[in-house]
Amino acid sequence: MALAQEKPQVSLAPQPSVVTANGLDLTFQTADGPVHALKGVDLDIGKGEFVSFIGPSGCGKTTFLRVVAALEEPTSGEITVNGMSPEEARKARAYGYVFQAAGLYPWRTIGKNVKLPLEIMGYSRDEQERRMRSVLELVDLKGFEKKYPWQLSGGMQQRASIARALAFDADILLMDEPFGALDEIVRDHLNEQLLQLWARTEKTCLFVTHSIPEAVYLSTKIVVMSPRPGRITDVIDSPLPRERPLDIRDSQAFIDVAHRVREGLRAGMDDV
Ligand SMILES: Nc1ncnc2c1ncn2[C@@H]1O[C@H](COP(=O)(O)OP(=O)(O)OP(=O)(O)O)[C@@H](O)[C@H]1O
Repeated sequence: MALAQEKPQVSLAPQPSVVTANGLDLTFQTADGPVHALKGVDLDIGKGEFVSFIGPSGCGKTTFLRVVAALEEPTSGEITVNGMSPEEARKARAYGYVFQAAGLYPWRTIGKNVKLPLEIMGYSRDEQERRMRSVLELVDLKGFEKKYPWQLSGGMQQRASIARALAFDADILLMDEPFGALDEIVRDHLNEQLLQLWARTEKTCLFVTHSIPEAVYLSTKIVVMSPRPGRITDVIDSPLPRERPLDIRDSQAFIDVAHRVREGLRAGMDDV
């Protein structure tokens, strides 16, 4: 396959920074003593990038996302989101958050689940309806608005959860292992759909995963982290084109990036 030789379609023009972290440290104070979750994290994420965070369990991937979302406060260091503090960015509705479990309310229909954040934010009924229909169409769930979560497969539920995060049209999508609990075939399909959605919406995505193939397939940038205290051991700018059929995973370029991720993970383990 000639994919490895194809010119990357990624624009080389510098994009404005969406997330910048400088010397970010976070220590949790617990009854058992301090837990040093993040150490000296420096990172710059440009607009429209798809950035995956990969590393062993407990290395601080979720903590980093939670800092971006203003759900945790760093102990030291600096972070900006869209040029603002995370707290200001939260108030400006800069991001949507997709969690490990779809987290849909079983007593609400899919349509009403998607509308929930819009209701809370005080959008008019007409606007709620318009946005709900538009995001369900984006994730290929048109016509499912009156179904309840239990009537949908796990993959469809996760898509509904992504639709809910997209509903208020935030620039940034924070996704914490959204497909971790799904089988590989469904996951492949959702990865493909997520890439198409990303291409259509031009969101900046921050995506946590344990899967090397998933990180390499989805990302323009892969952040490899070490075991606790979570440090960045490598930041890989992907040479793969943005258009990615699933069989790109057989290409030499893909295998090379996967190899570098594995090396980064191994280097992090050696330092422990
Ligand atoms: N609120 C908290 N209080 C105390 N410790 C915490 C808290 N949140 C996370 N931790 C600890 O901080 C470390 C990093 O946790 P985090 O959930 O960010 O890791 P992770 O890389 O996302 O792990 P996983 O891949 O298993 O989801 C872990 O040791 C965790 O136990």
